[in-house]
Amino acid sequence: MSTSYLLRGVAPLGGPATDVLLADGVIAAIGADAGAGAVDVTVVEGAGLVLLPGLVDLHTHLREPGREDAETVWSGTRAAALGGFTAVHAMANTNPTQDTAGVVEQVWRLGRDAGWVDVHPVGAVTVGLEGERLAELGAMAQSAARVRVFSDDGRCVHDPVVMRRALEYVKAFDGVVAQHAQEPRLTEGSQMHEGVVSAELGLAGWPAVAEEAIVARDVLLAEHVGSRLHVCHLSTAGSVEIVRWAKSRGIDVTAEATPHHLALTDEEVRGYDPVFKVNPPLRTQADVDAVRDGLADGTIDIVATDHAPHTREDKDCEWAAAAFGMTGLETVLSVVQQTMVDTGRFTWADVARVLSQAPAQIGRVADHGRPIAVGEPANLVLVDPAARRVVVPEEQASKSANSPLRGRELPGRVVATFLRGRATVLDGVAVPATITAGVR
Ligand SMILES: NC(=O)N[C@@H](CC(=O)O)C(=O)O
Ligand SMILES: [Zn+2]
Ligand SMILES: [Zn+2]
Repeated sequence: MSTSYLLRGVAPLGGPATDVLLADGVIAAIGADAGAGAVDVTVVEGAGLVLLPGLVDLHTHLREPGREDAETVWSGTRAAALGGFTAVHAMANTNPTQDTAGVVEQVWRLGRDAGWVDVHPVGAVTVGLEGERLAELGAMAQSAARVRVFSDDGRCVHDPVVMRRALEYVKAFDGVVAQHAQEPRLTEGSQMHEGVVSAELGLAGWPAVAEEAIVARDVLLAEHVGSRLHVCHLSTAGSVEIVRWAKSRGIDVTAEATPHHLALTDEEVRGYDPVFKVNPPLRTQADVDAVRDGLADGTIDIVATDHAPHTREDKDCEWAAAAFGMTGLETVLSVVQQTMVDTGRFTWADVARVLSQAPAQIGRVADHGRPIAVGEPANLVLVDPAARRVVVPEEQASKSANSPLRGRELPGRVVATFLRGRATVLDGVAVPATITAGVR
């Protein structure tokens, strides 16, 4: 089996076309003569294709351990590779919860053995996500999984004293607390965004202020203790304004937008299809516009998928009974192309920043989100921006089919993904690690 690839005529970061040689796990040469003298090389014809650093997701739900019927580390990371990812952060709301060194090491090992992407487990902030006692943050940081991102995602760390202690504690190992900003009392029984549509449909509302009140509190706490805060799935115009204000004050806060909050509004809920039920909820067009503006001006640092697979039993039921969450790993690049590149707001270098470099930096992942330069690890994705495809969730690699984009035509296609020089995806098809290639 060939271990080297010559990517011929590709455009790194959308710039001028050139040849790129991948050998021995690194970018070995770049330029017209990159392939000269190379032996045993697989040539990938790349005219018209854009080469980006492999994508890094700061917010993925892999569901293992506990809900292997919805997703496993193997199925979710295979979906990630097909979406162009080389690293993902696996959220802690598993069963058992990822709140001990033992559980995060288990997830990390499952990821390593699957070999599709590097899996970085997120550690829970509190024991069992109960919001009361801090989990063993230090032990998770020092484990083989080297946890740097801590989150009770799915739940908000709503006790300000617990949040303060967590922010203080993670400073010792350069960690970050990623907050699911949802004031629980303001969202009891909430089913969708509180506004004109919820009033018309008679569904209990989830007001923007329930997110913004926590974001405002947390940036002030982060300033007070001098720690790093990350805001998960920011969804409202008001949250964008608060984060913009916090950054102008020098507060060490970062924020993420999901593809669904960039692309969809609460108008989708009118059909009562629970595939559009998500936390935080789909908001108004004004919020979507503000999130796009915030991403364009750097107020929002990254796009993260919040890939939240759910089984048919948990999703194909009446709206009120359905689970919150939607899949996203296999469509995020297309959504960012459609909403940000094809609208003229982003270059491909900006895409690399928000989907690879910045998330790697926030998660303190060393070998990903690197420049495309000789000697760098060959963690890369090759994209065909001219391709178009219709989303068929059942044909995706995720075990769950709860994509909100079913039936929509999207631009762009992942042609190949490389993890340390090994093709995990080639010609748009997943390539399992061979026994030899999987050893590391
Ligand atoms: N986003 C969701 O609606 N659901 C997530 C949890 C979360 O991200 O809050 C899930 O785990 O299903
Ligand atoms: Zn969340
Ligand atoms: Zn989540």
